[in-house]
Amino acid sequence: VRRRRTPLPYPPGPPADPLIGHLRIMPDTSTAPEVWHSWSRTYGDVMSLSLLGKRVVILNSEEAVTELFEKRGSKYADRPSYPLYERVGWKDALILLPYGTYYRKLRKMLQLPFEKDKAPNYRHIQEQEACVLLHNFLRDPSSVEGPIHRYTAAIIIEIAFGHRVLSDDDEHLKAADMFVEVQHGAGRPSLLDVSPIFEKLPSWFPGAWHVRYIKEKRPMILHAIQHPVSVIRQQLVDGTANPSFVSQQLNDLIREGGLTPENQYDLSIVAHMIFGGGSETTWNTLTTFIACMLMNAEIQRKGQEELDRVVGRGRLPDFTDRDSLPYIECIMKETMRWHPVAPLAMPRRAIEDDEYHGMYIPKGAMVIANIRSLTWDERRFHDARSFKPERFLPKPEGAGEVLPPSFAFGWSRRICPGRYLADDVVWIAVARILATLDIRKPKAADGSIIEPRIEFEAALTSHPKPFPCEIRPRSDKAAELIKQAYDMHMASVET
Ligand code: HEM
Repeated sequence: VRRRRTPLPYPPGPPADPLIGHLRIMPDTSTAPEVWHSWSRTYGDVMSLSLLGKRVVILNSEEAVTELFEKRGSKYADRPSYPLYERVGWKDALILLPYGTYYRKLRKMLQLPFEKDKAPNYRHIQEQEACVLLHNFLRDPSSVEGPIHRYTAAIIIEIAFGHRVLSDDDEHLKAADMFVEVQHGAGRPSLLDVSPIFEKLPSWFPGAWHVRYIKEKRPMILHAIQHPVSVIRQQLVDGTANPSFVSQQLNDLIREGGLTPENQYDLSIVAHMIFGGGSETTWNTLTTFIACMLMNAEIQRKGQEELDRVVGRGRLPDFTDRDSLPYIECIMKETMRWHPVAPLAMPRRAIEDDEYHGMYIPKGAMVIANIRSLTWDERRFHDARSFKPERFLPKPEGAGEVLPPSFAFGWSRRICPGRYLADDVVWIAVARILATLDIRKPKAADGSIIEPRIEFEAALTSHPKPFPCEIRPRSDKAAELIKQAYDMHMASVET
């Protein structure tokens, strides 16, 4: 046990049991943001829990998060370890990597192609896939998850690997499904959280499900990491590689004489991170958007009116319209505030002992920004639990409220490197869906309206559980527009 060098108390928290600490009252990942928010009324903005001897500090105010993650960013740039994620093959995944030289190398590789000025390079892919998205809604009006998953995954697959997704059976799409499944499956608590020694248990041992899980998933994850880059390397030799993040990086390495097995692995894991990190987050955001429109018909109508007024009904909106569509911007921001896709961002680890307002944060503590508390802060957002896009319109029309980008995308050195791309992926889908489609509550056989219940479940990210919904073209003309745009897209694929 490490000696405390300071007499300061830990941040307060609920009463704990001997040895196991707060284990018995620890909420699950889906409910933790709300539960901790309610505890903060008793224990304050900065609380702490003890889990089997490990300290977890929870930050429930913007002031505390900004002070620690932004102003003292270097002390909190590390991540806690996630033993099961690491064992299934993600030990070098950027989002989980400890802060250090190797982390900085991979972060640079991933960050450069997604900086703000590079965002326009990917917009043609988003516009093209948005046409497929609308068309897929037309084909199956009751399906929400499928078309959105395909949209977000297809964009990231083309950006990362230069591969255009043309069917729901696509190999890369299946790998994206597997990524999500393992992200959720390996996110469950396991005996490995207590000690790595439990990996040695025989698989039949009670509670040793993780042993079977690693055996089954690890080869699949390692294949998903390595295979796409090996294929593109061969395509470069054959002269058949399409432009992509991977082909560009491979070309650079070949030109500089640096294509070693280590560098190829680094590139593979970075590309895998783009592929995994980039699709589920935007997918969840857009599914949440559909849920918000379903439950707020009046807001949906106002968004459609703005689009009709600014863009008209004769064409699809594109990125050049964005500055003229302030209400669409507000709907998108409010979706991200009302239910952030990462309600606990990604936890950090304290690199050294620290002190905050007379409280002791020990080196090695897991430190979590509870974004839920930040977005429910009535000092920043009036009537914070309601979905009100107007809050972001300037006064006197709206409330002139501001959503800091960090509430969605994090802070400082570990801020989301895909934020500009994500912003575009979500915006063009929101604008085109509202321009052409109506999102409605479905009717039962007897003609009564089915009232959906919107509930969320979470692992690293949070998404709505499936809900009943009907998505239909706003008019025959809108349906025609969608078909034309889709046909044009398919013609470009064939040529
Ligand atoms: C709406 C979509 C998205 C949201 C809400 C989101 C949110 C976040 C958040 C909250 C973090 C943790 C930041 C922190 O610790 O302070 C993060 C990290 C990360 N995101 Fe995103 N993200 C989105 C889209 C994307 C996309 C499109 C990519 C792919 C290019 C991406 C790649 C990553 C990576 C690689 C990290 C780890 C960064 C690190 O640890 O250094 N994200 N994201």
